[in-house]
Amino acid sequence: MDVVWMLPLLLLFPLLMWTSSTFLFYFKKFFYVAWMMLLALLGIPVCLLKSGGRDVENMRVIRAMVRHVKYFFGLRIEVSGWEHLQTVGPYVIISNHQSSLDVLGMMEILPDRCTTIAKKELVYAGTVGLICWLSGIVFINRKKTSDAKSVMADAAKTMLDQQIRLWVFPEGTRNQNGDLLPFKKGAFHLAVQAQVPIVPVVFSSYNSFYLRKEKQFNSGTIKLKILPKIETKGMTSEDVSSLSDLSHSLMRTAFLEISDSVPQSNGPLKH
Ligand SMILES: CCCCCC/C=C\CCCCCCCCCC(=O)SCCNC(=O)CCNC(=O)[C@H](O)C(C)(C)COP(=O)(O)OP(=O)(O)OC[C@H]1O[C@@H](n2cnc3c(N)ncnc32)[C@H](O)[C@@H]1OP(=O)(O)O
Ligand SMILES: CCCCCCCC/C=C\CCCCCCCC(=O)OC[C@@H](O)COP(=O)(O)O
Repeated sequence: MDVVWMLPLLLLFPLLMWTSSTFLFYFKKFFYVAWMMLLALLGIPVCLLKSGGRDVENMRVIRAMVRHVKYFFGLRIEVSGWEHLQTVGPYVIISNHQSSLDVLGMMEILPDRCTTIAKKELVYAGTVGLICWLSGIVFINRKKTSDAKSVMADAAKTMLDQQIRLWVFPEGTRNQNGDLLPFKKGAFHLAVQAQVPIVPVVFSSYNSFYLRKEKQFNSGTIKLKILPKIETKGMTSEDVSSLSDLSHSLMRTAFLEISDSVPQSNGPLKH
């Protein structure tokens, strides 16, 4: 073929490759949301038949229905530290939060009678919002700290009255900067108010397979490390800051240990 014709083809090829991986990124994200919406639609009547309304037991339905989703995306989830979840009674799980994909890891290890704290906007997310409400998810308004605090104080009582475990994302928002954000205090006040242990859980960095800015979503491995529980018996609100600092430092060490050293999106945060 004439070299003049080869040139545009050679230029077109990387463009096609780029668009195809970008296309795949959007397609996979769209499929993820659509599939979760559909699963939730199917799960809602199951929840209603099982428990007749809002009940933490409905989390079992979500857990069972979400487990296969990782296979669509070629994701392996490797869990270590199972023994640290074998604690009787209520506790607070804290974990880092990178993306809505965290739900896949959560559902691999979610203990019985465990629900979560989420931003109130999630309740409006169609069928997903409804199934979250049915599963006892506690919604907080992050813009109104005083409201969020009183909802969490109520949650501390409910945890004890109904023997419920709560999963909180202490970074308070999604974060994929290759490090942990500083922690908000809610999870630690909650654990101290209820006098229950904290079980830290760390998700390895998704930057090796999922890059939001670069529009990359490949297959890969998520390592989930469950750390030993931290007791809060006898602690008061005075101890919350040091409890938060200790948890942050333990989780950050584990995060760096289990995450592949790959080029980071924005570079690690300095603390
Ligand atoms: C069938 C198939 C279905 C398919 C679909 C399935 C779908 C889903 C399945 C379920 C899974 C759902 C997963 C959902 C994930 C959603 C995750 C999120 O939404 S993350 C965002 C929401 N979560 C959080 O924000 C929690 C963490 N935030 C906090 O803890 C914050 O502290 C706060 C929101 C309570 C307050 O915010 P802010 O004011 O910015 O925070 P601080 O700086 O920490 O606090 C200011 C001062 O207030 C004190 N404080 C904080 N909390 C309390 C408290 N509870 N009691 C008393 N005092 C409190 C704090 O100490 C600070 O004071 P200081 O003097 O500076 O110490
Ligand atoms: C306004 C609607 C809220 C968005 C939800 C979109 C629809 C989601 C549908 C299917 C996805 C599967 C389950 C996802 C559940 C997890 C939701 C989530 O991860 O919310 C983000 C929140 O933790 C932090 O939000 P910001 O990073 O502060 O923003």
